[in-house]
Formats: sequence, structure tokens, C-alpha cells
Amino acid sequence: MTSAGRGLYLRRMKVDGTPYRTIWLGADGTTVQVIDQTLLPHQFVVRDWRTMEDAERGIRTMIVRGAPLIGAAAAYGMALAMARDDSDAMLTQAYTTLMASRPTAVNLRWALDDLRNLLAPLPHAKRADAAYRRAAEICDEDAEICRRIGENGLGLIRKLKPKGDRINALTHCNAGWLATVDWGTALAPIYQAHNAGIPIHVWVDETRPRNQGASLTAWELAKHGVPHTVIADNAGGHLMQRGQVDFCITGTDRTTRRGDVCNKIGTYLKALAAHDNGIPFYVGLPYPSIDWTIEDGAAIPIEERHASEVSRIAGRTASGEVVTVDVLPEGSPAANPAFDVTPARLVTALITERGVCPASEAGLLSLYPEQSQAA
Ligand SMILES: CSC[C@H]1O[C@H](OP(=O)(O)O)[C@H](O)[C@@H]1O
Repeated sequence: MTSAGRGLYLRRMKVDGTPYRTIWLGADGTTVQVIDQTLLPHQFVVRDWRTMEDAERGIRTMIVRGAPLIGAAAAYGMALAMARDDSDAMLTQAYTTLMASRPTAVNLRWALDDLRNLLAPLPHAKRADAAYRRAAEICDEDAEICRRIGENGLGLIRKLKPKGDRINALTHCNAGWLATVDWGTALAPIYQAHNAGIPIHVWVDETRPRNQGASLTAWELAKHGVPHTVIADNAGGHLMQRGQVDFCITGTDRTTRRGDVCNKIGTYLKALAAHDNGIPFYVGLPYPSIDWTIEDGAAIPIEERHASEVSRIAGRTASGEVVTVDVLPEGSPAANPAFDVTPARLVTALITERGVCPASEAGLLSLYPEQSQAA
């Protein structure tokens, strides 16, 4: 397998000097290794996946998360399934099981359709190797897509006239390299601006209830030396009103063909505040996160996660022990919708690997003309 095929093509992000991706093939050529994101920022642990069930559980419990990474993980989940049982029955079972792991990120469907279409016509004996090879290609493609999103977003950042002595970005949730294979989507332009010597600072929404911002985005930015400040989710509008935000940028789990953006819960509120304050609201949008089959974001299934993610929170004690504590009164119910939909009218521009476009069907079709007949 080529070095590219083994996912070594791009590893830009370093953790204490060691370059990492978020998912890669183990030395034995069959085990899949991932960073356990449920333990960050307090512990850095690599997990081994040896079965399709390991991959399904890893996606469902958010050991790996982030739309592009979920797609890559599902692709490797299919490879793990084929390595054990290359039958048609297992191909169907793996597709169905992995698809059910999380409902919102369309990357899951994109990757599983890709693998199923590749594997179904193949002789069974060729399926496992083809699946591993395709999964590695998807990882390399994702890394390159995100690198280009970074380049295209950097072009936008260079045009900004900061209100102060540095550019202040605000981001919600984690759409950094931890949400993808490498680079990230929302954070890729920020990394590239930082690498280019542009003075940039990031307001990091903590992003309740799972705190992907506080636990993951802050960790990533710190490791890369990008100045940042973690804020309560509810502080963003105030900072925008006080002229302390030059642009907002987020990722997406599913964007419709007319530009409605489904993303982590709370994104819509940030877009409303940005619109009210005349602040650009950008979305890093990789091709596999576009759902060409729907126009209206209201049709996107919104994942409802367990109430315990709202009622309990994890943290580290002074002695370094990681504990989880209850934060609600005994018996208080909690609701936990994990995503919301920002209508296209509140999105200033979509930053894709092919360029920047308005959040509209015409805008997306100008970059993806091959999709015009898919309507
Ligand atoms: C690069 S887009 C990542 C996207 O996924 C996150 O959701 P989750 O952490 O639940 O997988 C969030 O919506 C991010 O914007």
C-alpha cells in the first residue's frame, strides 16, 4: 500500500512534537487507530478498533466525532467488517449498522454509499483490501479538501479589515482537525492565517452540552500556538455588539443544495447575532457534507442525544482525576437536541474546497455544476 494509502499523505497537526491525524491504519495493516476524543483535553489516548462494532460504538459514543471524521470512520468500519466476513449479508449489515450510529452528518451516508457501491460488484475475496484502500483514500481526500478550504478561507481573511490590532474570529463547537482527518474545515483558514503570520485570535464557544469548543477546539488551538479565549456560549452576541468579532466561522454536518446549514446546536443563535451586528458568518463546507437531495434544512434529521449529556459534566480535579458530576437538580428533565439549522439567508458565504460561494443553490452549482442535473 502506498504511503498515501496508509494515510501518511498529510499530517500537519502535531501533539507535543508528534504529527497526528485523527484516524489511521495500525502497523498490522488491519487494526484502525483513533484518538479518543471523549478523554480530551485531560487525557490523550489512542484506541484500537478491530471490528466493525468497535467503529460503530466509537462513532455513536463520540470517541470520534465531526462530520468528515465520522465518514472516514464509517469507511474503515466497513473495511473491518469485510476483513471478518466478506459476504453480501455482512455488507448489508455493516452498511445498516454504521448508518444508524448517528443520523445527522450526511458524510456518513456519503462514505457508506461510496464503499457499498465499490464493494458490491467485487469478488468477495477482493472486498476487504478494496475497502481498506478506499478508506485510506477517503482520508487522504478529506485532508486535501480541508487544506483547500483553508486556502480559500485564507483568501477571505486577507481581505478583512480588523476592527483592532488583530483579527478576531469566533467559532462554535469543534470543526478543527479533530473533526476531520487533518486541518479541519472552520479552523483550516485560521491555521493557515496563523501559519502565514497574520495576527489572529479566536473566541472559542465552549459549546454546551458536550463542550467540544472548550475541550477540543481550545486544545487544538493551544497545541498549534493559536491565540484563543474560551467563552460561555451566551457571550458571543455581547462580543459582537462590542465590536470584538471580525467574523464568525463554523463547520457543518449537512448543508442543503440551497445553502441551509445544519450544525452543532447553538450555531443558529450565533448566526442571528452576527446578522444583527453586520458581521460575516462563514461556513467551512467540504463536498461530502453537502446533501444535494434536499433543499429545505427543515428536512434534516436532528439527532436527539441522551439527557445525561446536559445533566452531567466531566472535569479534572486539582489532583488530576477526571470525574463527572451532576449539574441539575435531582429529577429535573433535560432535552438535548444536538444540531440546529441556520437558514441560508443568515450565511454570508460557504467556503468549499473548490472556492467561496454565496449560500444559495446558484452559488453551490457554480462550484459543482455536475450537480445541476441532480435536482
Ligand atoms: C467539520 S464539521 C464538524 C461538526 O461536527 C460537530 O458535531 P459533533 O461534535 O456532534 O460530531 C459539530 O457540529 C461540528 O461543526
